[in-house]
Amino acid sequence: MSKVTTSTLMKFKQEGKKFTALTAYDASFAAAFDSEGVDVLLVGDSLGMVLQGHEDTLPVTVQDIAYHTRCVRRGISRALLIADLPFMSYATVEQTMTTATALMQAGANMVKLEGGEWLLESVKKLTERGVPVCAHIGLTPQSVHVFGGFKVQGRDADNAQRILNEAKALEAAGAQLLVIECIPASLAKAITEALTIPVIGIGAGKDTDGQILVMHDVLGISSGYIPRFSKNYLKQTGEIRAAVRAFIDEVADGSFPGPEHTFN
Ligand SMILES: Nc1nc(=O)c2c([nH]1)NC[C@@H]1CN(c3ccc(C(=O)N[C@@H](CCC(=O)O)C(=O)O)cc3)CN21
Ligand SMILES: CC(C)C(=O)C(=O)O
Ligand SMILES: [Mg+2]
Repeated sequence: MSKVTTSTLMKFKQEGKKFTALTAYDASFAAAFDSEGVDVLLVGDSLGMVLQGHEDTLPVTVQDIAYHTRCVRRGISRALLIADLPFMSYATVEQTMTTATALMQAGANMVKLEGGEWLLESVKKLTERGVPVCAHIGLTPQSVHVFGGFKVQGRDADNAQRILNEAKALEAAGAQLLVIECIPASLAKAITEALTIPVIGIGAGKDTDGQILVMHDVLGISSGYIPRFSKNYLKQTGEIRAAVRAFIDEVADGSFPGPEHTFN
């Protein structure tokens, strides 16, 4: 089976084939998700919450992401592997290059950064130097203290327009993939249609090119607050591999996310 690359995802977008992504933090889950056909695996800084038990993602370090990226890399044969750049590890362009080096050398195929306008120079430099970039906008959890909570973004016209402009600017700067989190479905649809690069949604409605969820939510073992846009697939299947297949199938046939997982 040929490896998933950004070109594969671009082809899926052009063909209107919905693809799936899951977070993974270790080799065993990564291997299971990969062999069931999940296209993209993310070593997310959500690990600060679901693995380490913190209230947000801010305590996560580059070392943490590098360690889990090395673990996940050993479990993958097909999926594209993305690693999150942690909070404050890409505050300057120079720092971004150092952090991205560590995560690419740990086995990532691509790095993901949260932010809009201020990130453009870093996105351009990373891409020019051989590091594929996935940008992440909308609800960017590393800014939770600026937002005053994990709140839906882009609900008013001005913010919706700003987020759409950020998406276009990030693509122009060289980003090859975009994650949009917790925004109204109509805005997510507009962004997905406006961009050539594939767009992955989480809490962004059914019209993005791909869907991503945190694995612990899919398997119903997240503690504390579980986002409304996520879905426990273990409940209906009773088996981890079957849960992953159900997620893939429901994304492919458009039944996930449903209205109950969507913000307007
Ligand atoms: N288990 C887990 N799942 C995730 O999806 C996730 C994490 N952890 N950790 C990192 C970020 C944080 N995320 C979150 C966490 C909470 C909400 C949340 O409470 N959302 C409210 C929306 C409130 C509003 O209407 O503004 C919701 O009802 O889902 C959203 C995203 C997404 N990511
Ligand atoms: C929720 C996804 C998009 C993420 O950034 C993470 O898991 O850290
Ligand atoms: Mg993240």
